[in-house]
Amino acid sequence: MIPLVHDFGGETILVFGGGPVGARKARRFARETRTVVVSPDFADRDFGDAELVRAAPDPDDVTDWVDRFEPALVVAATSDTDVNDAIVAAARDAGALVNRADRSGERDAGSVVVPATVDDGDVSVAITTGGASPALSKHLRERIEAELDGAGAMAELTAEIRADLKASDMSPTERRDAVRAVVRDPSVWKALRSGDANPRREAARVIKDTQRGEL
Ligand SMILES: C[C@@]1(CC(=O)O)C2=NC(=C\c3[nH]c(c(CCC(=O)O)c3CC(=O)O)Cc3[nH]c(c(CC(=O)O)c3CCC(=O)O)/C=C3\N/C(=C\2)[C@@H](CCC(=O)O)[C@]3(C)CC(=O)O)/[C@H]1CCC(=O)O
Ligand SMILES: NC(=O)c1ccc[n+]([C@@H]2O[C@H](COP(=O)([O-])OP(=O)(O)OC[C@H]3O[C@@H](n4cnc5c(N)ncnc54)[C@H](O)[C@@H]3O)[C@@H](O)[C@H]2O)c1
Repeated sequence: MIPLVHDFGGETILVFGGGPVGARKARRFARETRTVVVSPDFADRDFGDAELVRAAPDPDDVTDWVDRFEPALVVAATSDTDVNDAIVAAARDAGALVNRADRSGERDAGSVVVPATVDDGDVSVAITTGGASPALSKHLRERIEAELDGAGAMAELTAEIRADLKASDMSPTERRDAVRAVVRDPSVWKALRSGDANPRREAARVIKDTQRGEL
C-alpha cells in the first residue's frame, strides 16, 4: 500500500450505508467535497454536510446509482455483503476508486483504505495498518493529536518565510538551514501555541542566528 494525498475538490463521493461507519466517513469527506449517502435509514447520527438519499438498492440497482452521481470515490459501508460486492464491481466499471468497509484484505488496484487522520490547518498525519488493526490506527491517532498542535500555524509561518527568503539574495543552502532552524525551534513553537510572543519575531531571531553561524 502506498499512501498518497488525494484532492477530491469538485468531485462527488458516494457512500452506501447510513450506519456509524458510513456516517463517520461521510462527516469527514463532506468537509471537503460533495458527499451523498444512500441508505434506507440514517438513525440519529451526524452526517455533517452530506446529502442523504433514502433508498435500499438491490445489488442489480447499484450501477444506476453510480451512473447517476458519477462519483470519484464510492464507499461500500452497508451491512449487506452482496450489496457491498455489487458496489465494488460497479465502482470498478465506472473507473471510480472504491473503499470497502467490511474487508481488511483481498484488495485489488483502485481499492483504497481510509486511514485514521489528524489535521491541523494544512498539516495532516494519516495512519494505516494496511487493514490489519483499525483499533491500533485509532489509538496512535489519539496519541499524535497533541503533538500536532500548532503545526498548521507553523506550516503557514514557514511558507511565508520561504517565500520572503526566496525573494531575497540568500543562497538556497542558507535558506534551507534557516527554514530548518525555524521549524525545530522550541520558542517559535511556544509562540505559535500560546500566543504569548510574536512567532514571526521569534523566527527572525532564529534566522539571524543561523546567518551568524550560531546553529
Ligand atoms: C482508521 C479508521 C478510519 C475510518 O473508518 O474513519 C478505520 N477504522 C476505524 C475504526 C475501527 N474499525 C473497526 C474498529 C473495531 C476494532 C477493530 O476491529 O480493530 C475500530 C476502532 C473503534 O471503533 O474503536 C472495525 C473494522 N474495521 C474494518 C473492519 C473490516 C475487517 O477487518 O474485515 C472491521 C471489523 C468489523 C467487524 O468485525 O464486523 C476495516 C477497515 N477499517 C479501516 C479504517 C480500514 C483499515 C485502516 C487501517 O489500515 O488501519 C479498513 C480496512 C477499511 C476502511 O474502512 O477503510 C477508523 C478509526 C478512526 C479514528 O478514530 O481515527
Ligand atoms: N471500517 C470500519 O471501521 C468498520 C467498523 C465496524 C464495522 N465495519 C463493517 O462495515 C459495515 C458497516 O458498519 P456499521 O457499523 O455502520 O453497520 P450497521 O449495520 O450499523 O449499518 C449498515 C447500514 O447499511 C444500511 N444498508 C443496508 N442495506 C443497504 C443497501 N442495500 N443500500 C444502502 N444501505 C444499506 C443499513 O440500513 C445501515 O444503515 C459492516 O459490514 C461492518 O462489518 C467497518
